[in-house]
Amino acid sequence: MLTYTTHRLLIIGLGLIGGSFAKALKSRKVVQHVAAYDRHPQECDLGIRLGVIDEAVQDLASAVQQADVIVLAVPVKAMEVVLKDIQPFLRPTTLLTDVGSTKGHLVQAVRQVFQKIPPGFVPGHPIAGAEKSGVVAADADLFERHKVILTPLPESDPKATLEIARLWQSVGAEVLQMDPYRHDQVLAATSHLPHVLAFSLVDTLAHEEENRDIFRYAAGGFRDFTRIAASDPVMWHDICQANRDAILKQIDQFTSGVARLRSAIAAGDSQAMLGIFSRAKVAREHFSTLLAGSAYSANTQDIDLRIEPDSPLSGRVAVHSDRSISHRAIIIGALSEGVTDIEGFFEGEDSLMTIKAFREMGVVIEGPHQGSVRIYGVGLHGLQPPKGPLYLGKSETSLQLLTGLLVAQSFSTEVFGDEALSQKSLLSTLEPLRKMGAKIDSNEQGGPPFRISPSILKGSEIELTHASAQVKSSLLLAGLYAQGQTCLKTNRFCRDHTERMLKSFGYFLCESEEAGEVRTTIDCAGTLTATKIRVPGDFSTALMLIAAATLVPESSLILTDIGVNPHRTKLLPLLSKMGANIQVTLHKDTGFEPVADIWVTYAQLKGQEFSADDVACVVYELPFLMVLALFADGQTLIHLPASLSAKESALIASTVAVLLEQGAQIELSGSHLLLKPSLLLGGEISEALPPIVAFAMIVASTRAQQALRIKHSAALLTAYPALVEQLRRAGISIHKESD
Ligand SMILES: NC(=O)c1ccc[n+]([C@@H]2O[C@H](COP(=O)([O-])OP(=O)(O)OC[C@H]3O[C@@H](n4cnc5c(N)ncnc54)[C@H](O)[C@@H]3O)[C@@H](O)[C@H]2O)c1
Ligand SMILES: O=C(O)C(=O)C[C@]1(C(=O)O)C=C[C@@H](O)C=C1
Repeated sequence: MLTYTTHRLLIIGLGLIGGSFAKALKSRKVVQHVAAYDRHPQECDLGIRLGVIDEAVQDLASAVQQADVIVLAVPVKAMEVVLKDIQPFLRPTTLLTDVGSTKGHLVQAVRQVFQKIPPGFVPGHPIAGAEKSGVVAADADLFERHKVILTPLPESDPKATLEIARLWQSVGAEVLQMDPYRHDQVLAATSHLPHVLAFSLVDTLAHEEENRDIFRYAAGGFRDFTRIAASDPVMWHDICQANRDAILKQIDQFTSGVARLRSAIAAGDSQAMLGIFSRAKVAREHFSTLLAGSAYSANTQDIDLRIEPDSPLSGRVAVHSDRSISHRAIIIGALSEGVTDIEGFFEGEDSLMTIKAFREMGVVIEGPHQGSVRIYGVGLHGLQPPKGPLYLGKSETSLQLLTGLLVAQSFSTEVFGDEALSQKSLLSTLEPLRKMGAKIDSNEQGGPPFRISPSILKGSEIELTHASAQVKSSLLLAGLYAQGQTCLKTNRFCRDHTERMLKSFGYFLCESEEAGEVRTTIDCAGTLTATKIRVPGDFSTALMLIAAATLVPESSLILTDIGVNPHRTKLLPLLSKMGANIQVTLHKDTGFEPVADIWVTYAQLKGQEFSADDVACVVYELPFLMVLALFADGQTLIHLPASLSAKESALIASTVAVLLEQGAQIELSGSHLLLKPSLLLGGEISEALPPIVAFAMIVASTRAQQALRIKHSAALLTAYPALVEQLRRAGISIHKESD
C-alpha cells in the first residue's frame, strides 16, 4: 500500500499561482523544501531572491525523481508538453497535481502520456487569482479563505487526494471536490465567460476611434466590469482552447440574454427591462450574502449604531412593511393558481431568501422592485425539484415555513443555512411533522441541514405546548397536503398571519376556541386562488417608535399604515394601563390584516402590576415594557407565565442582563420581574444583541444619561436595511459608525 509524505515539493511554472503556492507553503513551513522549474530560468532566480522558493531547478529529470509532490502551474495548453517531459522520471509514490483553470483537457493529456491514470494524480484548481502574472506578483495569502476545487478521478488514490487537500488547507484554502467535466461546465459560466466578455468589451471600445474618449472619462462601472481584461492573454487563449465547447455554450446563452434585453430596450418594454434588472439585482445581492465572510466579500466590516438621547419624535412616519406577512405572501402566492401581485413587500435578507427558494423550485417571480412583487403561481402541486440544496442564509422563518411545505412534495430536497441557522433547533416543528409522517433527517440538535424525502402525510390532532406562529404555520402548510384533517390545538392565541393569508387566497380553515383551548383545523380539499396583497407596516418597528415617543418629552408622532393584527398589539393595552397616550385609528377593514394609523404622544408613565395572563401573549414584546417601566413613577411588577419556552426565557434573561449593565434596577426571579425607576448610563453595549433586544435598547438610549453605542449591529442592519433611515425620519438621533 502506498503512503504519501510531502518533504520535497516541486513547482513547474513559477508564475503568479505557482509562486504564490510556493510562498504560502514556505512561509507557513508546511513542507521542508520547495523547488521550482520554469522555462524562463530568470523567474526561478527571482523566486530565490524574493524568498519564494528554496531551489531553482536546472535539471528537471533529477528534480522530478526526488520530488514527493509535483505541482503543474503552467498555462493549460503547456501542461501536455510538461507531462511528456516528466513522465519517464516520476516515481509511483510521487503525487502529481496542478492548478490549471480547466480540468477535462488535462485528464485527457495524462491518459495519453501515461496510458493510464497514475493513482497519485489528483487535479486541482484554486479559485483565486489576479490580473497579474509572474513570480514577482506571488502572494503568500492569495489562497486564504478561497476555494480550491479538487477533481480526483476514480483511479486516484483517496489518500493522495487527502494529502493534496491537506496542503491546500494548510495555506488557508477551503477544499471542495467535483467531477472534472462538471468543473469545466461550471467554470465556463462563472469564470471563463466573464473574462471573455471583459476582454471583448474593452477590445470593442478600444477599436472605435470615436470611443477613445470613453477611456478618458470611464469611471467605476467600466473599471469594475473590466478589471479582469488585464489578465494574461496566453493563459486565456489556452483556457478558451481547452474548454472550447463549454465556453461557446455560455457565450450563446449570454448572447440570447443580451438579445432579449436589446428587444426590451428597443420596444420600450419597461416591464421586461425591470424584470431583467431586478432579477439580476436580487441574484447579485444573494451572491454577496453567500460570499459574506469569505475572502471575496467587500462587506466584512462591522457597523455600530450610536444614538444620542433626548431627541423628541414627531411627524407622520411610515415604517417598513411586515416581514412575517411578506414571507407568507410569497409562499402562498407561489402555491396559488394565477398571478399574485404584492405591494409593500419587505426587502430584507430573510424574505429575499424565501423568494430565492421558490425561484429555485421553478416559480417565476418578478421583483422585488420598490416593494412590488409579481408571482406566477404554480398551484399546490406545481413546484419543481430544485437543482441543488436550497440555501436559506440566516432565515429561520424561511426554514420553518418551507420545511412544512417541502415534507409534502413529491421530490426530495436538501435545505441548509449559514452557521447561525445551523445552530438552531427546530425540534418543536420537526416532531409534529414527523408525527404526520414526514421524513426529515436533521443534525443532532434538530437543526439544518435537513434532508427531506417524499412521504404521504396523514392529518392528525396535534397539541402544541408552546404556541409559536412559525411552528403553527409550518404545520398548516403541511396540512394543505395531508390526508384527512390536521387539527392544531394550543392553549393560547398566537399570531395568525398564515391563517389570514390562506383565507385571503380563498382557502377554508376552521378556527374555534373552547375552554381556553384554541383549535385550528385544515384539510387538503381546497385550492388557493391568486389575489392582490398589500403588506402593511411592521408592528414591531412601530412598537419601538411608540415606546420611544412615549419616553421622550415633547414627542408627538403619527405612524401610518401599520398592521394591527390583534395578536400582535396586545402590548398596547398594557402601555395604556401605565398611562401611555396611544390612539389607534383603524382603516377600513378589508378582512385580510387590519391596518391603522397610530398617534402617540409623550406621557409620564406610572408603574403597574401585570399578571401572568396579562403578559402571556406579549412575551416577545416584554423588552419594550421592561424599558418603559424603568422610566415610570413607582415600581412595576410583572408576573411571568409558568410555561415559558426556552427561547422566551432566554430573551428575558438577555434583556435583563444588558439592562443591568446599563445600571437598571431589576430583579428577575423564576416567577416575576421587578423593575424600579432607574437612570440608564448609555456608553457602549459590546455584545451583539438579538434584534428585539437591540430595538429595546434603542428605545432605552433615547432617555439615557449619555449617547449609547450598540456595537456589532451589521447583522441587524442586514435584516432591517432601512432601520436607521426610518428612525431618523421619526426624529431619533441615530448614526451608523464603523471602527
Ligand atoms: N492567474 C490566475 O488568476 C489563475 C488562477 C487560478 C489558476 N490559474 C492557472 O494557473 C496556471 C498558471 O497561471 P499563472 O497566472 O500563474 O500564470 P503566469 O504566467 O504567472 O505563470 C506561468 C509560468 O509558467 C511558465 N511556463 C510556461 N510554459 C512552460 C513550460 N512548458 N515549462 C515550464 N514553465 C512554463 C511561464 O514561464 C510562467 O512563468 C494556469 O494554468 C492558469 O490557468 C491562474
Ligand atoms: O480574481 C481574478 O483576477 C480572477 O480572475 C481569478 C479567477 C476567476 O475567474 O475567479 C480566474 C481564473 C482562475 O482559473 C481562477 C480564478
